[in-house]
Amino acid sequence: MRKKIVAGNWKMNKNSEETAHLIAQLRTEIPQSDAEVIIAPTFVNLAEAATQLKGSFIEVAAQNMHFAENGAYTGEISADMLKSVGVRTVILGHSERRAYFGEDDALLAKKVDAALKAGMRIIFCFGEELDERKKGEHFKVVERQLKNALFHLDGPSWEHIVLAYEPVWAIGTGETASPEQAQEMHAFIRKTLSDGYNKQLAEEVPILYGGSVKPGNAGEIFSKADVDGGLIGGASLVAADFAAIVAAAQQA
Ligand SMILES: O=C[C@H](O)COP(=O)(O)O
Repeated sequence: MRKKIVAGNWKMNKNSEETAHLIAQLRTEIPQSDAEVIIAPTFVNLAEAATQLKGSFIEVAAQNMHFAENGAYTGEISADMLKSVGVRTVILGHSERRAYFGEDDALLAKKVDAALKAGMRIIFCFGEELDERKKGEHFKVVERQLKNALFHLDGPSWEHIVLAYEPVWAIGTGETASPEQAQEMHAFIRKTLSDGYNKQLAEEVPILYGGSVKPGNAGEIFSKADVDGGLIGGASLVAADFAAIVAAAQQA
């Protein structure tokens, strides 16, 4: 049975002091968890967050990384740098990186390869835009995003991949995909994995849902058969809300 995962993507929020404060609150609000709990603060606060959480079950992830091992890439961060401060998981392919920083499937495939080569785990995000859903193209778009960035991988590499389906129209908008819409897409993703690889792999890959998950809707979404937890934006910045979402994942 797949373990539930709840990951908080803090995006460009919380300075150093605020990061330490929120982590301290989370440690109080989430004393234990059967679900896996991950937080992704900003780059500059990762080292401190990892130190603060040493020995805790809450894991620290990065929100992005560069594909090169090092070199003349001003402003960028490599997998090795992340690992050197205790970070072993990286979010790749978030729709904000795709939309505002021009990250396309080909670039993401390179980042995926670099992260895996460095021995990191990847939370890989993808999902359709509103007009694509309105035109009924959402399955095609998701299939393309997965195939272009991930389907060159061999089977064993998928042990290090967590998928995060995030319909762009549901991110930060307060509009959530219905639990049925999430389940329908997650089942489609598993079928795509099964067709491209095999049934066992398709059953084992965790698939998170992201997009306006809140304490009030988390339980219903997480209870769907193919939903293994969530990638949480706004609600991960409030300790009580994030704790309630983790509790919902444990009960689902
Ligand atoms: O990475 C998280 C997603 O973008 C969801 O953000 P949100 O929960 O604020 O809608």
